[in-house]
Amino acid sequence: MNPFKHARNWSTKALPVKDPNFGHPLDTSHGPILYVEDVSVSFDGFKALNNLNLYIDEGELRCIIGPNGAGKTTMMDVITGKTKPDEGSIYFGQQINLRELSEHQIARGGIGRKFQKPTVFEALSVYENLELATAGNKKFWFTLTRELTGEQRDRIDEVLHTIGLAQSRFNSAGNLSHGQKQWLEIGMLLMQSPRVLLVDEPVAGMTGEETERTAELLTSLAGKHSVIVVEHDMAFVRSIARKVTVLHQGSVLAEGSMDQVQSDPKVVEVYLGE
Ligand SMILES: Nc1ncnc2c1ncn2[C@@H]1O[C@H](COP(=O)(O)OP(=O)(O)OP(=O)(O)O)[C@@H](O)[C@H]1O
Repeated sequence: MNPFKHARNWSTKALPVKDPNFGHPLDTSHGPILYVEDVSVSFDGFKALNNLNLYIDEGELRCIIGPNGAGKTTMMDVITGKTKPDEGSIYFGQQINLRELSEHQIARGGIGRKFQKPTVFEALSVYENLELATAGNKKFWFTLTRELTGEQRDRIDEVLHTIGLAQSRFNSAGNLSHGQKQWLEIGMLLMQSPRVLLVDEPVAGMTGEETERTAELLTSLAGKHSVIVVEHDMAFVRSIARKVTVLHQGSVLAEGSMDQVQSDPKVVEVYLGE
């Protein structure tokens, strides 16, 4: 691999954060929107990430697979600022040094994370959940008592259609199916117009039909957003995958199309051949 293929402008210092979009456009002129370079994280001497290198292009849909303990969750934790790496660099675009930002700043700045378990407000309607998400936080007394602008209402309508819940807008979120709750939560992230979406095991517990619709939803989001999907369900990964990264022992073991990684003897040995 050419080590300079993705080289950023290394002389650039991290810029101060002024607003949710960092006060200036994100520089993705070299292709990647996310640079994870030589990142290591240790827990009590055990390396959960070991010189991890990962480049995500703007608008791409990337699937990350790997056996239990490979470091997938830790990888998401370092990107989103939940865990700070011991070594290495993580850049959002060419100039924004994510190591210097808090989890909250990173979330507000355009990197959304969908955890495995849905955390929608069950007592509120689908619409109200999206309304809350316009505020960028869950302080709902403020959000629910203020007037939405026309632009915000349009955005909610757009997101309702994207996530396939336009017909359910007045339904209580608590009455949604598991799959619908997952879509609603993705919708809540979309209200923030994230540039990167990290999605952890989106189809766990879904019916076959919900899984298919989730595949359609995630593929439709790519292009407008960079989508990183961590998933154990290989049939699902195959149905959406363009480029797949296989993690093993905290590093990238293989990367390529699903066919390429599945036929890679290293991958067969550590994971798919299990
Ligand atoms: N906070 C922590 N303290 C100690 N060890 C940790 C911590 N977080 C993760 N680990 C260890 O680091 C390794 C990588 O864990 P991680 O959760 O990132 O793997 P994963 O690929 O997400 O696994 P899974 O598919 O089971 O969710 C594991 O061996 C795990 O036990």
